[in-house]
This record gives sequence, C-alpha cells and structure tokens, in this order.
Amino acid sequence: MLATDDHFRLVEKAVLGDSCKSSQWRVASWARCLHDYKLDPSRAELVDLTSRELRTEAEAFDADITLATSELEATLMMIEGGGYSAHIANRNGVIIAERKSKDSAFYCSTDRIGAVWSEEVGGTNGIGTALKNLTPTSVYLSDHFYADLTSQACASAPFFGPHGDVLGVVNLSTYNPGVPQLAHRVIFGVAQITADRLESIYFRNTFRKEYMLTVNVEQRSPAIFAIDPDFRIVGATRNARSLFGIDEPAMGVRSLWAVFEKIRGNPTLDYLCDSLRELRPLGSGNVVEVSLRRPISVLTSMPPSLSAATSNNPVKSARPKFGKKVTTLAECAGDDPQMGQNIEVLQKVFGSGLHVLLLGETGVGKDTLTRALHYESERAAGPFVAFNCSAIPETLIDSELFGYSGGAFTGASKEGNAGRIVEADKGTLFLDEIGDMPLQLQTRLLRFLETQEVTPLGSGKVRTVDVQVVAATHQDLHARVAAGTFRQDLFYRLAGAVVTLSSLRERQDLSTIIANLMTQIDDGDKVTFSERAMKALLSHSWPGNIRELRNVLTRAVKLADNGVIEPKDLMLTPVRMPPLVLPPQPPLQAQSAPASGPAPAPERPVPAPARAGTGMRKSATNQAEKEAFLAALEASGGDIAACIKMLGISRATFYRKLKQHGLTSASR
Ligand SMILES: Nc1ncnc2c1ncn2[C@@H]1O[C@H](COP(=O)(O)OP(=O)(O)OP(=O)(O)O)[C@@H](O)[C@H]1O
Repeated sequence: MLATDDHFRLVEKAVLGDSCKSSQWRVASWARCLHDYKLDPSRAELVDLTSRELRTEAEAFDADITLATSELEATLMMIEGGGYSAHIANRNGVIIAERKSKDSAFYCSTDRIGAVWSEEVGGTNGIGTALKNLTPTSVYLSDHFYADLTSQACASAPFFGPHGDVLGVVNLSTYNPGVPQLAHRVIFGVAQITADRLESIYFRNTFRKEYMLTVNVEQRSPAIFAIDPDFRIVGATRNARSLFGIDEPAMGVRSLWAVFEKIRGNPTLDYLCDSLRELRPLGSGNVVEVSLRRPISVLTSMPPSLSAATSNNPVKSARPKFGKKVTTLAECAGDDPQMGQNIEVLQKVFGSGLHVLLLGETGVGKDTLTRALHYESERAAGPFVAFNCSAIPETLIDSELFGYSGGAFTGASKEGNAGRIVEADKGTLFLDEIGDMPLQLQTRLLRFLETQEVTPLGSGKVRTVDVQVVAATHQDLHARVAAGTFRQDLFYRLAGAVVTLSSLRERQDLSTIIANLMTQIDDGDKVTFSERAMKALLSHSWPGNIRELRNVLTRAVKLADNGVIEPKDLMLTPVRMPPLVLPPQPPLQAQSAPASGPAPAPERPVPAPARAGTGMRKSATNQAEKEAFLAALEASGGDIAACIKMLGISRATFYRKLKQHGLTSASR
C-alpha cells in the first residue's frame, strides 16, 4: 500500500495537470472523486448494505442471476491459482454475487456481497469507474483513489442486456500488492470475455424463440440479430447495433433487408438455415458470412400435438417407450438443495444455444441427468445421441463422430455413415469422457461448435445441424488445459454452463435416493430394510456413487430372506466389494478376492499395511485392479457387458481402465 501522503500528492498532482504519467481516464476519475463527490483519498469510507437493502438491490438486477453465477464459476476455473475472486455487481455498483478464489491469502475482503462500489462511494475502482464510463476498466494498485485500496487490483467489464441497457459489471479482484502488471492485464482480458459471454447468454436466452442470425465479424463479441419469420429484426446484440447502425426503436420494425442486400429471388429462412451464407451489408463492398439458427421450438420432426409446447409446458412424450425407464429431473434432484440449484441453472441454459459441461466423479449421474434434461426439454421430440470418447478407438472417433461418405477410406462401408453429430440434429449430443478426446480432434470439434457445421469425411458437403451438446468428464479438465492436453478455447466453448455434480457422500438426501432406486429395481417394492441395514447404508462412504449404491441394492433385494434386508445382504465389507472400490490393500489379499458371488464377510475390514507409502499403496491397488480385470475378462469369456456388470463399473470406466492397464487387446 502506498503511504497515504504520497498517494494524496500523486492524486493532487495528477488532477492539477502536473503529472504527465497519469492516463486520462484516471485523472478524470480522480477529479470527479475530489471535486464532484468530495471524497478524501486518505480516508476510505466504504459502505456495506444491510440484508434488506441488499435484497432490494438484488431484485434490481434485471436478469437471471443464476446464469451469471454459473458463468463466474467457469471463469474462476480458468484463472484458478491466480489469487483472483470473481463478482457480479448490479448497475448501481453493488456486489450481488461472488465466487471466491481458493487462494484465500489474496482474497479482497472489501469485495464481498453487499459492498457498494459505485465511484461516488468507492472512489476510482474497477466496478464504479467501469459503470461511470460504460467501458471495461482495469484499476491496478495505485490507480485507486483511496490510499487504503492501493494493495489491490481489479479488472472490471460492464455487460449489457438484450435491449442494450447496462445490466451490471463483471469484476475480478485480488488483494496482492505484488501482482505483476502483465498478469493483471491477462485477467483484464478474461473479465471482458466473461462480460461478452454473459451478454451473449442473456441475448440468446431472451430470444430463444426467434431465428438467430450470427454475422461472422473479426470482433471479440459476436454480432447477432434475432429475426422473426418475416425477416423483421426483433433484437440485436450491442456489437450488431454498433456495426450496422441499429437502435432500439428499430426493433420489430426494421427488416433484415434494410441492413443487408436482399439475395436474388425470394430467399426463405430455410435457405439461410441450411448452410453458411454470404450477405452484403447495404452500402458496403464487402460481403460477410452469416449463419442462421432455427428457433428452439421449431423442431421439424415434432408432431403437431407437441408443437404448441412452451417452456412452461415442456414436451414430455418422446421418452423411449420401451426398455430402460428414464429417470426424471425431479428424481435427479432428489431432496438435495445443491442438486436442485444445479438443475435450475441447467434447465435455463439447455436449448439456449449454449453448451453444457458436467463435471463429477464416475457414477454420480452425469449421463442420467443429461437424458432427463433432454426428455424434459423442447428437444424431447428430437434424438438423444450418446458418444463416449474413451470407448471408441482414437482412429475411429473422427469418422464415427463427424461421419464419412461411402468408400471415403479403405474399409469404409459403401453406404457411408452420417456420423453421430448429424444423427443428433434437432436433439442432444452427449459427449461423455470429453477429457479423452484426442487433441487433433478437439480442433475439429471446436470448429463444429462454433459453426454448427459438419463436413463428413470424403463428401466435401457442408451440413448445418442444430445440436445441443452436453459434455461430461470425471477428469480435472482445468489441469488438462494447464498441461496442454485439452484446448482452452474448447473448454470455454463447451462451458456455457459448468456444473459439478456432488458425489453421493456429499449429498444430503441419501435416503431419498435409496427410496427412488428401490422403486426402479425389480422386486424393490417387496422388501424392507432392517434398522441396522439402513444405518449401514447411510454411513457407508459410497466411493462408487449412485452406480455402486444401485448395484448393492439390486443384489440385496435378491439376497434378502423373508422380505427384510439385513446388513449381511448389503455386503458392504471391503473384501467383497468390486475391485475399484477397495481401500488400499496388500496385493495378495486383493488378488485372491473373487470378482463376483457371495461369500462370508470377514468380521472387520483388512487394514492396509501400516508402513506402506502412498506410492506403494497405489501400485498395490493398481496391480490388484489389473488382476481383477483379467479375472473378470476370463470369467466372462470376453463378454464385455458381463464383465462390466461383474466389476460394477461404467462402460466408460471399463475402457479407460483397460487402456490404463495395457489390456486393450484383451477386450476385443
Ligand atoms: N438420480 C438417480 N436416481 C436413480 N438412479 C440414478 C440416478 N442417477 C444415476 N443413477 C444410476 O446410477 C448409475 C450411474 O449413473 P450415470 O451412468 O448417469 O453416472 P455417470 O456420472 O455418467 O458415470 P460415468 O462417469 O461412470 O459415466 C446408473 O445406473 C444410473 O441409472
């Protein structure tokens, strides 16, 4: 922090015009602080609102705050380790949402929910000055007006609503007098990108029922028009407004053909939807590339009885009629408040043109939740296509996902293959284990996500599709980005909403989940639990999450005598659990444990060797795991489905582990 006197002299000299070093925006802000607001740089008088005042300010935020907080989450993941926290302030400069940096040493305690950061109160500061000038603002250490604040740095960017008025400010701040200026500049860029993304999210969400024309311009934020079926412009992003000279009164009145030269003949919306097209802005020599997306509710394959569905009345009838019962969103939410909140955010983003990234341990229900979202959305009439990036050999991912034309390569089928992306047109594509997507294909996937276009191998024909992508992984994607094995821009493109699903041990509604599962398991309604069995279930740590719980319950229903499940039927003791959920054990012990079939449980769990280091224990567990895989493969006679069932793991985990243990050839 600067000495108060020194800082005061600095401010005074700059305002009097004696300092040639000060940038104009800062001098102008300091002058406002001194002359207009009569603030004293040596005495910061910051204001925190009462909870009642805060409630009023939060209500004054003219948009859905849950979308903004989900965005903050994604931003914080990208800059983790930098010591910055992320905030949303409303248009009055009051912080109404916060996501804290894990690096609490640099936490800016003045930047908390309820703090007022208008320039009139906080002097020159990121949020207040950005709001004053309606422009992104970086306030680095001694840029602050108050001497007390010169140990902190903030990067702030205002964001605007779909009708062009300012909604609030994204703010990233750190309490770190040693933060390098260059690093802070990068954070400033991130704040601006976050603000742009928020604008885009709110715009797409507001105009989701309209056609959406995106103009490809070399600008940071996209130029998008929302247009009605008569080509009237009903909405435009800030960038579209400034580039094409459109203001609010023109909305709903001006035709697209008053902005662009009309294409020959009578262009239909369908013509524009089918591919990337070129349009020439009126009075300009250069053409621009545009792409048009259909409204979310216009699904050509939707039967008439469903076409009138609105977002309040979601389409439900397209659930698969046969086979597996689809778990509902209400069942996914259970009674867990965190899960309920997650689902609320996901429902808002789903179908808005943004993609979704689901994180969470294996078996927490990422696949199940995605299916539920699909079948309770307006895409329900469209296809649900799941693609597991780790279950398909690397060499086949390209052709399987993006498709190929007949005879495109040696061994290709004569008819060709549309590819999973095209199959998912007008529906949902679930990209499971996205962390395993090979790097070179990540580039292709990114291109598709940006343009919604695919060109099947060997066909040369571009096909535009309308696909909601949900990507999922149990891996630490952030670490993969840092290690250079996952593209940062792809992460960002996928992260329209990033939601981390809680593990079963973190959930507060285990008994509800048990009750739900019992309704889904054959004969589950014919048994009850003894008190001791229920106690054992509730106190188990469930390393295998819901999948493990389901397996345990299914088996217990079969083993229960006289319709009552006792602790012995649960077989929760380590030796009888599938290998992947064993605690660390000496190799011999684990090797001798069979992968299936009931056996008398030992009195107590076998302890890990007292002096084994983490490395030793890891390799012992690894070895045990490999042995168990070999045993299961042998016992199942190479039947993958039986093997997976025996091991009690997901198909994705099965293939991942096969690869990890070098057993790939044994699986085919
Ligand atoms: N809310 C729920 N209610 C009942 N069963 C559920 C629920 N969520 C998940 N399950 C069941 O748990 C098992 C694992 O779920 P799912 O495959 O969705 O998890 P996942 O996170 O996608 O796993 P992985 O990362 O291993 O692919 C499945 O058998 C599924 O039916």
